[in-house]
Amino acid sequence: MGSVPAPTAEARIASLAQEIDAIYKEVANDERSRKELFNVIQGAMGKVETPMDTIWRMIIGVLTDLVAAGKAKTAKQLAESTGASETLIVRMMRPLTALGIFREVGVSTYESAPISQLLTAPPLIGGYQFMFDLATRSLANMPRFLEKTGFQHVDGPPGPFQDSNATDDLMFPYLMKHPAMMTNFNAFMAGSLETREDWFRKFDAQSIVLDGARADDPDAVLLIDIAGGEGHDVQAFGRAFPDAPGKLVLQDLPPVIANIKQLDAKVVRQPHDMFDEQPFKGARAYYMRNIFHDWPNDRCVDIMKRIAAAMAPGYSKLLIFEWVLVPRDVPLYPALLDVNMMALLNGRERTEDEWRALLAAAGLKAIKFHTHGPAEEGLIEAELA
Ligand SMILES: C[S@@+](CC[C@H](N)C(=O)[O-])C[C@H]1O[C@@H](n2cnc3c(N)ncnc32)[C@H](O)[C@@H]1O
Repeated sequence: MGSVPAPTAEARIASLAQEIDAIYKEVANDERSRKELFNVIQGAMGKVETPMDTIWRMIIGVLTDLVAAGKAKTAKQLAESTGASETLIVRMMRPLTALGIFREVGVSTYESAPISQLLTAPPLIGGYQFMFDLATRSLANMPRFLEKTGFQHVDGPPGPFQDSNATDDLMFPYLMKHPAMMTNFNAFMAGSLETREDWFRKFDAQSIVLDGARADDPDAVLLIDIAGGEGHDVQAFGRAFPDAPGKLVLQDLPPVIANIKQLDAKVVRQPHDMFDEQPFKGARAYYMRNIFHDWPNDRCVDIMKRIAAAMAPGYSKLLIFEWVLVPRDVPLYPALLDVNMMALLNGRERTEDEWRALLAAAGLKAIKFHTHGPAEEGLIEAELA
């Protein structure tokens, strides 16, 4: 007789979820036990959350000074080195130590934990400065804004962002006028790379882009990363396929391209506004990550039409790496991201049907929706209709 195989992690997770459900039903009316259950679950979350999850949940200031010190410091010493009030530091450190972000090693004496070191890395600081300066303000203002509109759907400016910042500008033009915020935003985008998987590792780049790409013309363009920020994506693609034929191009707005500190020489940098005519005609792939969710439908169609006009029939592809929301039971992260897009950009995450409608309005059609389930971004492969 063979031994019974141990249940898989997936099966154990499913039975744990059932067990939590069952215990909750038992203790729902017993406040003390319910709180105990809550504390156990919250403690377990602290163990299984990735640092990035923690950042999203805990957008809060951290004391870089404490991390840089590399040793324990009292609130008094921190007050002396930072100029902040000692009482304020003590009060702000309480939630941070309760959450395990810093350790309290004596009364009002703190030292950093591994997570606090990670949280003070420059890309992450850029991230939560951006979140505080712009995202939080727009989100917090959203109920007031929606009340003013009689709770109408936000599908273009003015939206919560314009209302809370007293501006007519959409977020990206606004960032271009505020260089420090733009730098924070770009650091945030680059930092989010640490937890994201490259599209060409998740999906079969060989068959999607490389097979059939022109190798006869040294000027042929293999892939253009449109609105690719400071180029981290297209650079990673170039490094993964060093022998692929054709040029790699990065396009973004002039201040973003001018701000690039490091980028492989093989990536051609081109300042370009994606609402203008696309200068590179007949590229194999026009790739865009996390762009369309920044814009309302009519602007997305404008962007797509510019690309469609440059595409070669039967050869060029538009590749969109974004969320493809499932029709029901959307996981929490993309569901919240969608609301965030509404608050900040009058944008939205989209379902497959919504993507198809946008593409059709620009004279394009989807060849395939590549996905790995509802909790991960998908790749939409499209061509001229
Ligand atoms: C959400 S970020 C995504 C960046 C990059 N694709 C990524 O996934 O990391 C949006 C990008 O769109 C760029 N952008 C905004 N408006 C643009 C425009 N009109 N033309 C070109 N790029 C633009 C921004 O500068 C920014 O780099």
